[in-house]
Amino acid sequence: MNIGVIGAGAIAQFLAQQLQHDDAYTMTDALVRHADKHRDFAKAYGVTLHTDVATFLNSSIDIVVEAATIEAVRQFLPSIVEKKPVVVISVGAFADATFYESMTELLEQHGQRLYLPSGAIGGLDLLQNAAALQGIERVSLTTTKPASSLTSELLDERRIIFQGTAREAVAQFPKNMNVSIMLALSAMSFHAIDVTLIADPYATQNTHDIHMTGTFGEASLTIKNNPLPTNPKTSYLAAMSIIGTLRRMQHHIIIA
Ligand SMILES: NC(=O)C1=CN([C@@H]2O[C@H](COP(=O)(O)OP(=O)(O)OC[C@H]3O[C@@H](n4cnc5c(N)ncnc54)[C@H](O)[C@@H]3O)[C@@H](O)[C@H]2O)C=CC1
Ligand SMILES: O=C([O-])CC(=O)C(=O)O
Repeated sequence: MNIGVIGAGAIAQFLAQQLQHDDAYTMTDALVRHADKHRDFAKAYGVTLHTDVATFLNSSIDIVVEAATIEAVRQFLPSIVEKKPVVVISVGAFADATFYESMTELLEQHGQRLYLPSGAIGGLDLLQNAAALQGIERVSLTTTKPASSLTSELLDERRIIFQGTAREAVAQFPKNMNVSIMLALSAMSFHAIDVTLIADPYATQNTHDIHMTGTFGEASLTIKNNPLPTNPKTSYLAAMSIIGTLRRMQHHIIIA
């Protein structure tokens, strides 16, 4: 299968590297804003660059992988879902309920599928099962990241820099809080999620502490993520989760 990636940053480069000698997937095309900036990437991985979404979608790609920004999802997803299956990692775009509903309608209309990888967190199987019978009471997410990923201010101690809803979190930190929207989508509730974001000048990992309560009982999960060296805001697991999703799409037995 030929992959067309949107973006040529840390995740896109990770994917290109990992899929270089893959039997099932080849990264053939990339949609970028400034082709001149990405000639080395294109050359290293044999990827054709596009700056126009129509030519990108009319190329030989079988599936699109978004690895850019929430804004890029808003801009390109409507035209993509008319033509191709798509994997989206900037899930914060779905904080907008109107956008979510209009994409659902378009996907149904065109018989396409949209895949949302679990990104930098886990436990979403449990949340989705509990939500199937409206059984979620509360979900709290406490994210701790190196201060330099969150603020230009020089801190000498840990500081809570945000407390609020998932929608507010991703609006203020669009490159750091996509995970909060993934929790809300899995729980099928934006109101059940309480988000705290901590900037820690001594942290070297991106840590997500998740606590869930509901009719099922109670669960806690801590993920201590190693960052992607090329973009420390992004966890290694977020990039890996796209590979995981691509692999599962090909399985005949699916852990559902
Ligand atoms: N779901 C999750 O758990 C996570 C989601 N993310 C999302 O993944 C995105 C990508 O992460 P990284 O690769 O680390 O970021 P990055 O900043 O290294 O790369 C993003 C690339 O997208 C490009 N880009 C921006 N707007 C574009 C547009 N309109 N068209 C084409 N290219 C465009 C930028 O030039 C940049 O090269 C983040 O912005 C974030 O939204 C990141 C981490 C975790
Ligand atoms: O990679 C992470 O740890 C989380 C992240 O940036 C996001 O959710 O946007």
